[in-house]
Amino acid sequence: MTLTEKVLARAAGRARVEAGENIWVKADILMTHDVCGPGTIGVFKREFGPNARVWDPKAIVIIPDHYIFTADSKSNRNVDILREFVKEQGIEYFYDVIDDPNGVWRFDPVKGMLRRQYGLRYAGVCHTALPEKGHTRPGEVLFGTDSHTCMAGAFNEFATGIGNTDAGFVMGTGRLLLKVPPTMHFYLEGRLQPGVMAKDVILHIIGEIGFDGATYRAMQFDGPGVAHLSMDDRMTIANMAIEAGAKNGIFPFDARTAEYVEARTRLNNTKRTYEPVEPDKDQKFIYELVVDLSRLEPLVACHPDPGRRKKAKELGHIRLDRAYIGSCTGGKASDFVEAARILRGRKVVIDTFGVPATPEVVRELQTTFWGCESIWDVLVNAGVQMTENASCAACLGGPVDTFGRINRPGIKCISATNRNFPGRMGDKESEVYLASPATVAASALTGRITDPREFL
Ligand SMILES: CC(C)[C@H](C(=O)O)[C@@H](O)C(=O)O
Repeated sequence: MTLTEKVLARAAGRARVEAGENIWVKADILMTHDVCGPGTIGVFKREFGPNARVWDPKAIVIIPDHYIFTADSKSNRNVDILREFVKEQGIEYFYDVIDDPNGVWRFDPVKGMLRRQYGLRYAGVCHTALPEKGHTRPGEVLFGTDSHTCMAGAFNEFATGIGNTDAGFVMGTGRLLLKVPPTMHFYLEGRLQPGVMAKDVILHIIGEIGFDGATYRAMQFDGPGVAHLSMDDRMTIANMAIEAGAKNGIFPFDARTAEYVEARTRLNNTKRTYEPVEPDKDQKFIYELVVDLSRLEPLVACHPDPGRRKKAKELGHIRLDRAYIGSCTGGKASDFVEAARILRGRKVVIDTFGVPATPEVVRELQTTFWGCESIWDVLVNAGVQMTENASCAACLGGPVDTFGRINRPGIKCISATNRNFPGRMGDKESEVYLASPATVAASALTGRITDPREFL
């Protein structure tokens, strides 16, 4: 069996499963957020009754992150619905968004230093917050009402996005009927060269197979190249499995996975036990591709779909109006570090926005110093408009007052986010070019699509 089949067989209580079979699977975690949570709750109440209880209040994780930090009353009402439901059901993991994102300074016993607390529980973008808060564990099944839930496949688990109807059902029963997806195999070898990032790996792969090339398939990323990829890198790659239509993306378990998961579950006092899945010697794949990481170059997915891959160095003629670094895919600390390396001591020439994925990323950027400047200051001094309000922000447009949203037609934006269908970041007549944070940073310095190696 492939990694995906192994997790699913275990979750179905079976010795083996095969691609194409329909099986009942037990969920370990159900995640929902402000956009789909109210709908999911509605389905749950309609189908199970107004007084129904969720199947396990400790296994449901609720993270407002999309349409927040806005004056839009409907969006704010959505968060209120989540608050009421959490109280009613005694949901343990609710990372509420607070009114004052600047918080106060408190002593952090773990780090032994003063740190800024951004509110008690607010966690930022759900896909980045889930691992940070210790909710992603090898060998488990994670369902989420968001297509980028597949990001957690970086942690050797089966993670997939489901709709509100399915999620309402999982909420009541902890189970879901699933068709086992066939697995596509991506064998990674070699090592990324300077200026090339995990984003380029996944843009390369989607460019090879097309934005629907993995529809209802599992994408398994393994091979010796994985050892050189950080957990952040693996998250970026797994996150965009859905941009090729995949059901899920999955990585093998190794010492890096263990280190990350153990540290986060300990720190957050979440469940500490887990059982990873190992690949079998003989696995049945529906497709195979070898990717030599050392030969990849900085890439861009041109408007209007994530499969329109081109080399950054060949797109110097495309003039840009805006640059954006953020989201689950491109707003992790390592993403901003790579951008800062390029931007340090230089100035952007177009509107450039930076939205950290989580408050933890904000803290890391503000407390990590290069000489006497924090990484946060490097970015601000280069002219990047940074916000401390970690969230999805303009990645998917959002209400008109959303930070960084494209509110005018004709704007061309290069973005470290994950999706670029028409209207994705706001105005329907705008264009989004997807690239790594390094390529976004280099392009912000020149005002046209630029290969970051020009600045290394
Ligand atoms: C709002 C949500 C349903 C959506 C998704 O599922 O992906 C969003 O997160 C996105 O990135 O487009």
